[in-house]
Amino acid sequence: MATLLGLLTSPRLIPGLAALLVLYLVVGAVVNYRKLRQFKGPPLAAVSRIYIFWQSVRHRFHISEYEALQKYGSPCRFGPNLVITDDADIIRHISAPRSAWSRADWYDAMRHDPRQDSVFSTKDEKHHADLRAKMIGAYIGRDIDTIEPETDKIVVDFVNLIKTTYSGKAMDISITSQFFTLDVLSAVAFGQPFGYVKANRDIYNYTQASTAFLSALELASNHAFVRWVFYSPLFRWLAAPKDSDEFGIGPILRIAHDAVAERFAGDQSSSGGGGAKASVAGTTRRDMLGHMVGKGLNQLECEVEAYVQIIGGAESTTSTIRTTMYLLLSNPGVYAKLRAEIDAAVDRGDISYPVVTYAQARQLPYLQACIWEGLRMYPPLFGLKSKLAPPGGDTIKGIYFPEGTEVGLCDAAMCRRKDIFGDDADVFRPDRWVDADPATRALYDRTVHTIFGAGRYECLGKHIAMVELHKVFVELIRNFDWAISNPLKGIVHYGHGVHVQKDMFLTAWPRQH
Ligand code: HEM
Repeated sequence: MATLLGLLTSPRLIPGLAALLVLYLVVGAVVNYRKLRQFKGPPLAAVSRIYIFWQSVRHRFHISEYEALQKYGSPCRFGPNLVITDDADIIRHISAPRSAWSRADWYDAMRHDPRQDSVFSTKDEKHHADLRAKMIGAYIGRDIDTIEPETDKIVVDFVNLIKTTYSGKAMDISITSQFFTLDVLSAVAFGQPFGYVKANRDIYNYTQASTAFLSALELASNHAFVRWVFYSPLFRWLAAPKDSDEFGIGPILRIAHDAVAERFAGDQSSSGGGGAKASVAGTTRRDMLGHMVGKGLNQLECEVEAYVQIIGGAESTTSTIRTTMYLLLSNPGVYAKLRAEIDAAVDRGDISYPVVTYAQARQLPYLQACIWEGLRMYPPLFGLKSKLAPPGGDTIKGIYFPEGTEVGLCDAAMCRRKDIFGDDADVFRPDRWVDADPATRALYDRTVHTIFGAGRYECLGKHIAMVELHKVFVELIRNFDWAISNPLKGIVHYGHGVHVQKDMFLTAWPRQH
């Protein structure tokens, strides 16, 4: 006792503890460094995740990934246990149906309801496969018939909004495109749009809240400590979005919860995720929610899936509409060519009115080229989406990844590879897609499609996103002449796992047909 007391009161206690801490940090850094020393990368990244934390807080995470891959080659070390790549083949190998790789802790941050994992957050590969199998028929439009009709209604609302409110006036497309995608997704998910386009205002201050949410999400996905703080009961109680909130993401949660609850209303025993079956109304509606209910997802599972669908789907598609529209308007030659293709199809009677069908739009090769080139220039969901090397490690294209290595994708570097896309890879040039020979075109497709993930992890909403994008670009161009309202001013653009844009003012004039 006396010895312990002596130790605690010793003047050497603080320096001693400090020395131990330094020793611990140095030994930890050396151990970390040695783990994956065969991969080159920024020196600080090899010993601590502080490097990527610092990049995130400066809005530079994706830029620093890109720079590191240019400087050190691919794959490159980006954290003590983290390697990043710009190679679609590696990602495709990792994600193949029978691959033994698994999701890394990055996906823990995608769990927004402490009670239940979603298809996008679960690290239980069997649970993931099971959820995918149950939902894929709805997502790809095989088992439901509402995706196109619901999207069409919102496209008509969007065109009307521009005609009636913004004709000849500046419109911030960074905001209205978000209204559009939020309405499409809610209409497709549960047959009822949020009503953003008709109201033409950020009903729940979602736009502002989502920007803050995305920066927090980037930190949480890349750092265990941040996850521990953000997802602690105290922090959740204080700051996490709740369906009782009046503004922000909370009301979106509430609407999703209410829509799901309505479907389950006929069966009182179903609340709280007990695996109960749906009411008759729930199973008979052939929309996404009806399909999930019909496949046996319980109420809580439907709630978390509806939320993922809205949040994941809205940010990504919105970002693509914004960036591609700006790229088109900044390239008059490209814009004129696309418009000529659409006008010729209209003149031939190959495009329905008031909204082009997805099948018709897919017959327009230059439109396809513009959409894929836009996605290539600014891949919308560029977080790491990292996976873990299996027991015993794995060798891919001659590179050995030791067991437990976390491997993430840098979408921007993959999509701007000069050895694939040529010396002008940094330039928006849709013609590369139409001019390419079949083998090169196949390589472009294989590479850029990987921004949707691959194999057993591929984005479930890819079909819905494509339906939205094809329709919206045809109708925006068929119906309006466009100009950037103040080209010298520029826009606000940065990224936190998703590109965020602000102040994208465009002026539209209805075209005479
Ligand atoms: C341009 C638009 C989009 C892009 C680029 C995109 C990209 C992605 C990516 C990269 C992933 C993760 C892949 C991985 O974990 O390795 C993903 C997953 C997912 N996305 Fe999308 N997405 C888009 C639109 C949508 C839309 C509109 C929806 C909903 C309607 C959606 C729903 C989902 C879901 C549910 C998952 C989880 C799939 C799974 O874990 O099995 N996405 N998406």
